[in-house]
Amino acid sequence: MTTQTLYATDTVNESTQYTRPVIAMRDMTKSYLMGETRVTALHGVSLLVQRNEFVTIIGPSGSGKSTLMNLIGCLDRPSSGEYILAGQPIAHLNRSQLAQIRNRHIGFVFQGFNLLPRATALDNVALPLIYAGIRRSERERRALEMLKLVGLGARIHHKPTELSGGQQQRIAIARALVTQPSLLLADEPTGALDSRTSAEIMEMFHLLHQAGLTIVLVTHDPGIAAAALRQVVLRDGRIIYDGPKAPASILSTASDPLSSTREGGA
Ligand SMILES: Nc1ncnc2c1ncn2[C@@H]1O[C@H](COP(=O)(O)OP(=O)(O)OP(=O)(O)O)[C@@H](O)[C@H]1O
Repeated sequence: MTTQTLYATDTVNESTQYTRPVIAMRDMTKSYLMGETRVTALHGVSLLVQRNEFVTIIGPSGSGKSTLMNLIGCLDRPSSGEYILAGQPIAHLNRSQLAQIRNRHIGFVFQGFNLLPRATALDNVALPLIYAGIRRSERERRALEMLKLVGLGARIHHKPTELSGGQQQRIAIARALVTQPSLLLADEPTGALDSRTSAEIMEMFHLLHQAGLTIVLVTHDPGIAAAALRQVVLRDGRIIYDGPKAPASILSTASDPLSSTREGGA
């Protein structure tokens, strides 16, 4: 397996390919209208993520993590500001254009795995390639390659219910990577897993990062956030820290005050 099969390579010349950020956001705001009241979830967020960075986004409940994740993932549009994803301006695209960009550039991993329960591991991983119009034998070849990459080459005919939570999340990671995205976007990927399995999944993210992938991981867990080289800390819809190894004092205020109770002091 070469690293090139993990992520998209641009068709532009090589020097542009290696200097162009994967995420370039400037002054992004997002507000929602609740009856007569306007709720602002993000107040002018700017974020630059270069190719092959591993970034975690952390913040307490209500700080704007999901809102930011939805914007990064082209699942929603900002109220104002600029967003360029892998060289493509996003802010003014319509819904179907956003869906195309999403399918082309982003691999999603969610807390709840979001696998098709009646489909095998192989079919789950191959699914995004159907939408990409790739023929069956090629879909299966690529899906198998990705399942081997995540250590599930011996489980390809198993259905999600026949696999552990950690194995299901590895299938979801394989599915996210099968289209060779520019960005792996993970939303609380260890939220449904026990601590040992969480550590295994985080180890997998590290290996993928070492293989050249660009990863943005959203979490409320300071332990998970601390595992990445760069942490972006959100509070009240603003970035209050962005840099390597956020100090423990910032990470602890960034986490949900209830999470230590919920997770037995983690
Ligand atoms: N669709 C919506 N309509 C109105 N307000 C919203 C909507 N989505 C989010 N908000 C508000 O925006 C703010 C940020 O919410 P968001 O869900 O992004 O936070 P979060 O950090 O992901 O929280 P959690 O960790 O609890 O999921 C909150 O005040 C929330 O109430």
